[in-house]
Amino acid sequence: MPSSVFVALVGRPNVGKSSLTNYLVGEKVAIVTKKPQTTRSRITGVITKGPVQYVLMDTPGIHKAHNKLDARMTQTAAASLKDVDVTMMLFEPEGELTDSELTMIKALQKGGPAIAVINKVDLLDSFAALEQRKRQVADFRCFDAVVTVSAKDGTGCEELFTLLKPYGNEGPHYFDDDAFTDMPEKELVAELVREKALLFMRDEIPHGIAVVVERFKERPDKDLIDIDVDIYCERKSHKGMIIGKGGQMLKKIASAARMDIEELLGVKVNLQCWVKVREDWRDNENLLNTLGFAKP
Ligand SMILES: Nc1nc2c(ncn2[C@@H]2O[C@H](COP(=O)(O)OP(=O)(O)OP(=O)(O)O)[C@@H](O)[C@H]2O)c(=O)[nH]1
Repeated sequence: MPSSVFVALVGRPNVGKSSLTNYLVGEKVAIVTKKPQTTRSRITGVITKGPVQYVLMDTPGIHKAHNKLDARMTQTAAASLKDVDVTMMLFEPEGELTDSELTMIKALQKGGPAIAVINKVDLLDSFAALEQRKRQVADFRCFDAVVTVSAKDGTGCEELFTLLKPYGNEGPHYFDDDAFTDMPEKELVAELVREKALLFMRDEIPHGIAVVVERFKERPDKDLIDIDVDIYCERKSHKGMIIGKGGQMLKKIASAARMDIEELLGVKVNLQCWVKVREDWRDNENLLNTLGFAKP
């Protein structure tokens, strides 16, 4: 009998939600960078193992809202908890818990069920520190299990499926068995371009950018897709920096993105990137809608 398990991944920014989603899915459905708050909208990863389909919802990290975009990201994270069979809350292997983590734990103590996943164990060399974190998390008494993983090297990740399986509900699968995400190809492409901009640009610009695919067209006569992408930034000076001296920066972003897109789509790609200025797009409701940040 087929069954499905809907799983929300929550946790503080940078804890590794996107990395774990990608590891479990086996494909790059969520972009990963060292900068917190990389994930903006809800991303669904789908894994089908025999009769069981796992649907993972990677959510933006919980944090304080500074502008309307941040507020929508936080709403998206909170809304995810209600629609799922089980929540996986990710933790850093050591360090203080933040206020927003404690708030999320309070929500789980009322709601649930949930599993605690302590990530990045590859970084720890102190067994005692990990044991202490495990005890601390278990003491909240809202987690059915406390497990340790590394989304980087895969330690403990396969076992998560065994843990999640019992939370499933019988019924037909919601996605094709060979699907790995519900994200349209165009959005995946836009996210890959945004990831490269985040990787290569100085800190102050990247969070002010958004990427939209304007054209996505297969050539009828050969195996090639033409993709035109607009990169929106908030200031004219940022536009200059994204383009770079003699177009060097934009070339670097486009060429790294193109390689990932070709790997994702399995076909050669002709990628053209254009940089446009839209002041204050992060606080403009209409623009947020146009750019795909739908209200949850
Ligand atoms: N060493 C190590 N690094 C990890 C692991 N998991 C994630 N990282 C790194 O931690 C950083 C953040 O990872 P993400 O997966 O983007 O984190 P996130 O929770 O999705 O972040 P937001 O999108 O900001 O909410 C990246 O530099 C990852 O490479 C892990 O298991 N071990």
